[in-house]
Amino acid sequence: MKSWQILIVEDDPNQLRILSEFLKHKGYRIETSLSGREALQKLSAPDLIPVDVIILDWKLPDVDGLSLLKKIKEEHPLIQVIMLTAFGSVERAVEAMRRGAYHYLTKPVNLQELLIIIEKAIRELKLQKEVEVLRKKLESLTPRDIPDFIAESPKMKELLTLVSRVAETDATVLILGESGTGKEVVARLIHSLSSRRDRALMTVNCAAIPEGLLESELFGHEKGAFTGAHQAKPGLFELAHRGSLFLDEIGDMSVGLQAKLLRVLQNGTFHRVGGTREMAVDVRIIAATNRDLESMVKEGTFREDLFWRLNVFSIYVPPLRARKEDIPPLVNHFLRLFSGKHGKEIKSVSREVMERLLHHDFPGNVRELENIVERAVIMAEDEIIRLEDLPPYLQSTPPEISVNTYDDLPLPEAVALLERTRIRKALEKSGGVKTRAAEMLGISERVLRYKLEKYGIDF
Ligand SMILES: Nc1ncnc2c1ncn2[C@@H]1O[C@H](COP(=O)(O)OP(=O)(O)OP(=O)(O)O)[C@@H](O)[C@H]1O
Repeated sequence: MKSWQILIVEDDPNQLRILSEFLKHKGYRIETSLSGREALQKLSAPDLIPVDVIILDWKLPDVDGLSLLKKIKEEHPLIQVIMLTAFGSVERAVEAMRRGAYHYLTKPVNLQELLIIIEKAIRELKLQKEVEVLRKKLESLTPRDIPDFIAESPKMKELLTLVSRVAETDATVLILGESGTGKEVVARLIHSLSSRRDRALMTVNCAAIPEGLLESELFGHEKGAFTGAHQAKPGLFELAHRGSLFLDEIGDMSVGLQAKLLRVLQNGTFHRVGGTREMAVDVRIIAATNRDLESMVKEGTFREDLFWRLNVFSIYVPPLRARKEDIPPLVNHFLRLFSGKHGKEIKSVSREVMERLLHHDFPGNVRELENIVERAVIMAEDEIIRLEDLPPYLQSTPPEISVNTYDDLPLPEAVALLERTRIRKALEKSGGVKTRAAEMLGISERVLRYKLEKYGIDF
């Protein structure tokens, strides 16, 4: 059985039976209506029958076929309509095509001809849907899609096992981490490792779109839902049907929209903006944020029920400074990538450059490293990246800490400098595990936490 659905609207029961039996026999799923009104009711039925093609009789008892065609195309622009009439005339054909009909046939219908037209209409429909998904995908993805995922550090290897385990399920995933740590790459990885990989992964950045627009972007809208809505338009939930939807910066979504999102997560149904029809979709949600959702829940700016719905499985992407082992492989990855992009042959970075990078804290995380390497590739004059190819803020030598440095400082500042340096080193050695770092320093974890806060060390 083909999965394509055809609705036949014909008031002559005999003709209706012939057409529907023939097309059923050819493997199509068939719905029938004896009147225009019934057809419209079926199209807006609550359980969303995804009609792909309508075979529409020109002359119906209750509505004129042409105005019905107009209504269908306004509300369901993707449905392909094939018009049938007993009185073939060129003017009618032209008028029907002008109003958006896919094709026009005169009665008595030649069934083989009808079949060829239906097959062609479906091929075009498939293409249109693919283009729509692709267009949306291109709009919502970052300009470059990185297939490789660098994960050398133990922290990232652990993350990879979590990712591959959760990818196999349909569970909602919440990805947490600072800006630029790679949350979007992780989301793409989850989708591409899941059984939904052949379906669309739609992406939307909730912080980048104004609230009103975001709602229609997510749920689509009906014709006339707001000024400028000349045509009905499917939203990302519909386009991501059987695939995944990545909601980036979920912490920036308004409380009003959070309620609507919660509803989809609870029952898998929603309405288009300005619509009453309940739509059912099967979409896997992956959300990400760099904000502290738990604090937002306490402040009342993020719905607690939504938080728990999203937080079924959470993945924390650690900041780059807490997994410095990833720096060298990431540098090599970006060197290859940008050498290709800028037509250069950069082989490596000098020892000094690598040392400088390993000592840097990367407040902008992997994105900052990526920018540094791209800039350096552009700047480099031979096949090795040198210190002078780095941005100025990385060129100045980090202050050497020697006994003399402490001698020159007032005692409280020298103590603070010593404490900061020792704490950082211990955290680096312990891979960020605070209990271990505290042990190495010979202090309690509580004292360590106090000092981290005091010195603003974010590890
Ligand atoms: N492990 C990785 N391997 C390869 N490239 C990575 C990795 N992590 C991040 N990147 C690259 O770094 C850049 C930033 O990553 P991404 O956009 O996924 O971060 P993000 O956490 O989603 O950022 P934001 O919070 O600002 O949306 C992207 O170009 C991404 O491809």
